[in-house]
Amino acid sequence: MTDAVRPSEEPRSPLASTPCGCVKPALETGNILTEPIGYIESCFSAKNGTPRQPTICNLSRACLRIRKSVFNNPEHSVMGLEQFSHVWVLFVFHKNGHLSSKAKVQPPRLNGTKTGIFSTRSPHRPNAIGLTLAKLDKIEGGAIYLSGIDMINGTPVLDIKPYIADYDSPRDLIEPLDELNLQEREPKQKDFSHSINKVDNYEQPQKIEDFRPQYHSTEGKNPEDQTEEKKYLKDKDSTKVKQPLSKCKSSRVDCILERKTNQNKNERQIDLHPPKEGIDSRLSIVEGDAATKENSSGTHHPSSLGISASTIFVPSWVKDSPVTSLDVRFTPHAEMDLERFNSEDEKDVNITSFKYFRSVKEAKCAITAVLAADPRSVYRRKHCQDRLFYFTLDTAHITCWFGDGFAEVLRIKHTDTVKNTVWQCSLQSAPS
Ligand SMILES: C[S@@+](CC[C@H](N)C(=O)[O-])C[C@H]1O[C@@H](n2cnc3c(N)ncnc32)[C@H](O)[C@@H]1O
Repeated sequence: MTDAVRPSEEPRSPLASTPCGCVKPALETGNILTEPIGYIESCFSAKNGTPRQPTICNLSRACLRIRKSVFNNPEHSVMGLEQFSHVWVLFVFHKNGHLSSKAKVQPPRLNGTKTGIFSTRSPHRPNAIGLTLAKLDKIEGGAIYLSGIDMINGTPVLDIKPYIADYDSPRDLIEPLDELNLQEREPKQKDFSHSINKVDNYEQPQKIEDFRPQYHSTEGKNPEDQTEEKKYLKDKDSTKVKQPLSKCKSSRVDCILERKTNQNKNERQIDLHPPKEGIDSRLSIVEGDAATKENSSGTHHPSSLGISASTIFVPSWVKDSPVTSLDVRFTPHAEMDLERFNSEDEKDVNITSFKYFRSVKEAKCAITAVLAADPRSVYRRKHCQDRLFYFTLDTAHITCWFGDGFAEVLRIKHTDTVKNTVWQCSLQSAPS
């Protein structure tokens, strides 16, 4: 094992002492006390119904105000950030209840199948830290306005970093290989370390054009990431939207390798190792023209097949989840409820405004997006099929139910009226 890959000695405690007896500072041992730079104000008030990833609902909006306790002049800290179209948000899953110690989890997209925590984006992880790539809408003073988020209201934010495709997207680093190389990996490792140097060297002088604002169109995005909002807006009279979350209904866990080139993409598949516990671990490579299937080489990680660092791969459950997307319907009653948010009737004035959505159409679109992705937990899907499901989006409190392949919205109330009803109910039932 070389020095470069040998794991360093683990410090035993935050106050681990050095050979000379000095106490190591917490920063050196990685035990830092964090201080949130701000708290998210978001259109999602609870975990229920909050999208599992930001790409599910482009219209989900939020604001982050940098705290004065962190920087006297918060606006100084965001200077220049407006030149970026997207930002990484690092945050704490503060509503997890407790820190998780489970090594395996059941991601909803796997519908009950277990996998290692670090192969998922589950909120239940040892350090409860979340990472979301959000669209940066605008900056006003020390307030950052975001959209396409999956964080609930009140989420503590630890850091914000600009998204820089050249650094953050491996596909842009190296020219893709002409063809998949299944030979010795050794020469490829050289290529890889070379590419890492390219990415990590922040001290290197940069070309002037690197500092120009980068606006990335969504066209380059994976088609799976194109939200259903767009499709919905195209077909504005429809109350039904079906998004193919899953092209493949099988419960296989494949491994997809995507060759991101400007040419047409086609798929190749390689068996990495024999099926285990009902899971077929095929490796799919999106490249070339013909779909072919090759035999296992007995290795477990695609990179050990000599695949270039420029090749991006993910397990297929991420893309071809066994959980299908749902048709979303609104009952006529729910449609009427929603229209009331548009009402100009004076008596409705206090209960018709959205805080984050700009129109009823946007709200409907966001509700559809959230439900099409099936926001239920695996437990709920399996054991509470006949139960009503409630969630809040902006100022709308939504009641719906799920049937086979669909979700139906039954009622949409303003959160204020729901609170009032609960309050009145508790007053009525209170002992005199
Ligand atoms: C699957 S996580 C993914 C978050 C992030 N994109 C990531 O990959 O780290 C998103 C889910 O976390 C939950 N969530 C969002 N904000 C939270 C918070 N502050 N505390 C606990 N759970 C939260 C919501 O239920 C949401 O659906």
